[in-house]
Amino acid sequence: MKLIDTPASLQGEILVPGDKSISHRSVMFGAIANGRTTVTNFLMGDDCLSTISCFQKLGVHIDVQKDKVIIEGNGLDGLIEPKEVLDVGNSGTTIRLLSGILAGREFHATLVGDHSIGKRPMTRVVGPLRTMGAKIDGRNNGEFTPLSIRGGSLEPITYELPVASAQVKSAIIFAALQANGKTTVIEPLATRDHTERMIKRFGGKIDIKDKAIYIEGGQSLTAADIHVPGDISSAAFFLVAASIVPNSRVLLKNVGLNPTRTGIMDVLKNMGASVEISQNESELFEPVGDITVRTSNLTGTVIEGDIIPKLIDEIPIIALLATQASGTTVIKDAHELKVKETNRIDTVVQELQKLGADIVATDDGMVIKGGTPLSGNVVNSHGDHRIGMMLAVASLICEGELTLENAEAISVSYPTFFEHLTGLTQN
Ligand SMILES: O=C(O)C1=C[C@@H](OP(=O)(O)O)[C@@H](O)[C@H](O)C1
Ligand SMILES: C=C(OP(=O)(O)O)C(=O)O
Repeated sequence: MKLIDTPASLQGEILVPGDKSISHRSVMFGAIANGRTTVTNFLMGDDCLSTISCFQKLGVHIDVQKDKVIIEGNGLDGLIEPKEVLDVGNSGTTIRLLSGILAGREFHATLVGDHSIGKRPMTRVVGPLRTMGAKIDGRNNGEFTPLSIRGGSLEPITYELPVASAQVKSAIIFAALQANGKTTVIEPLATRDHTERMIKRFGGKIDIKDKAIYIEGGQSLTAADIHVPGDISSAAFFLVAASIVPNSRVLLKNVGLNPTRTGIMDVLKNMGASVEISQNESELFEPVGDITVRTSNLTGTVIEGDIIPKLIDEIPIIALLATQASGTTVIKDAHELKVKETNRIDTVVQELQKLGADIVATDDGMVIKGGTPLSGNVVNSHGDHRIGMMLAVASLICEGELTLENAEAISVSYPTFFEHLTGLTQN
């Protein structure tokens, strides 16, 4: 598709759509709790709809309305053996967290996904879940889909995560809730803690001391209403767009500001961006606020170490930001980018090079020399929603025409993205 003509500025406000990670978890916890859970501001993106469809096949009654989702949970024992395969579509979060839930259920289920899911590593969850006692098989000894899970009685484990991954942590926590005793999970670096917060919200018990998490097995959870905060990973595209399109001012409302997710705010500030946060007063289980962002002069920075999990999904759009900064930006310690929807080191570098950016891949990240003007070309999302949105934002500052192929991938996490973007453009 041909994208938007270069705007004179971006002006206006956006009510940021619901957080993807929290939307997935609200369905999962709602499904295994007892009682009716109502979720508002649920993200109606393809990934979260895949989670709903999997739980419907597991016998959970879920009513999807225009602006909310109602889940009738009957506890873990309310889940039944599915007659059909469970299709997670493009969603890594769905397959990994669902594996943790199914590990403790005494029935058989087969999990499949799309072409991209078929290339993403599953041993990271299959390994510890097998150690706890689940019977899991799959292609290449369980490394890839299709996965076949026959759950059952689980023993607790003490598990040090070999990679900083909220998906692996959460899969083990879901299994631990069903185990015969106390499980300990130790993280190498702090990752998003939505699962831990939501257990408490559903009346469960979880203890956290530094990087160690302790979960007692045999817990039963009680339904809770959830209002999902806006997704900072979606807001990120507008934080960057308004920073680099001249004369812009954009207000992003209802942005989730969980400190395990706000790495991009630190990077923006380090690079000299103009971002103002007004934290909302709320009783919510997740912090939320509004962010005003204005165009600014940016300088390069180094992004590495323990901030990486706090901005892992924002690296594609941060790479675009860096092309507009003076000086060099270096991104390190981001090997995990290689096992996302695409190899995001390769796809970011390849597509931004097509626009004339000075960017090279390294083994664990990329090096970007800023200040090179970008010019239009035919680019491709490679079926990766975050690459698609990054390239759509690039079209705002490119000279000439940018054509984005496979733009439909964007509906995985942000179905109203183009509506929101064109609503801000001023000519
Ligand atoms: O737990 C989650 O909701 C997610 C965790 C991250 O993945 P990893 O745990 O694989 O790093 C992130 O990239 C993904 O978009 C969502
Ligand atoms: C990596 C992502 O999601 P998932 O792992 O759930 O597919 C993402 O949304 O950028």
